Amino acid sequence: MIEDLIRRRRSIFPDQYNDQPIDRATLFRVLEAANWAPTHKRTEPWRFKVVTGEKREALGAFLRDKYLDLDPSPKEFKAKKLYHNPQRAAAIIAICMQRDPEERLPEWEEVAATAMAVQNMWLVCTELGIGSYWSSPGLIRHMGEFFDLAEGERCLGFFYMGYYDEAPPEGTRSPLDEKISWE
Ligand SMILES: Cc1cc2nc3c(=O)[nH]c(=O)nc-3n(C[C@H](O)[C@H](O)[C@H](O)COP(=O)(O)O)c2cc1C
Repeated sequence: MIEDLIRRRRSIFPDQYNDQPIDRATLFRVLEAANWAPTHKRTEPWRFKVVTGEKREALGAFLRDKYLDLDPSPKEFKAKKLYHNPQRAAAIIAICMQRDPEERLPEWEEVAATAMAVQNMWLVCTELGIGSYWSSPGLIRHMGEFFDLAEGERCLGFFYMGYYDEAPPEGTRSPLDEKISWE
């Protein structure tokens, strides 16, 4: 049931990934699910930059160097983590949003559509036994210096992906009753 899959979806982080690569057909399958997200005015604003292989090292070096440049008191462990995390992942997908050039709808709707695309990917990853999570460090506002972003294209984070060995812990949520008012 789809409800079981939704509840089983977890954030699984790079230090939990093993070395197994993810083949291109599987990455395409995950992205295909993203492409079926709902989209107001059919702008299909989601854009993806798939980072694999040696480019992962370049991404890590960029994030580390930006952090060291910008943070007035950088911490060594954080710089190391920024560098190593992309290399622990089999693939990192930069989650980008292409703003409608005519601004026919509010920007939040295009961010929302992109987030729905990410949820589709996350659920397919869960089904395929691929660990994944959405990372949104403040550094994403500088990604135009690393990727070739089109006019109006913005990076909303990274979708880290990797196979893993250890079962993730069960998720928790606060009671739903507190979030509903029956009108
Ligand atoms: C838009 C968005 C951004 C997120 N950014 C981060 C992040 O920068 N770092 C992080 O550790 N987790 C991030 N997460 C993952 C959440 O921490 C995670 O979903 C939450 O702890 C619930 O855990 P679960 O995904 O296993 O249910 C993000 C999730 C979303 C939806």
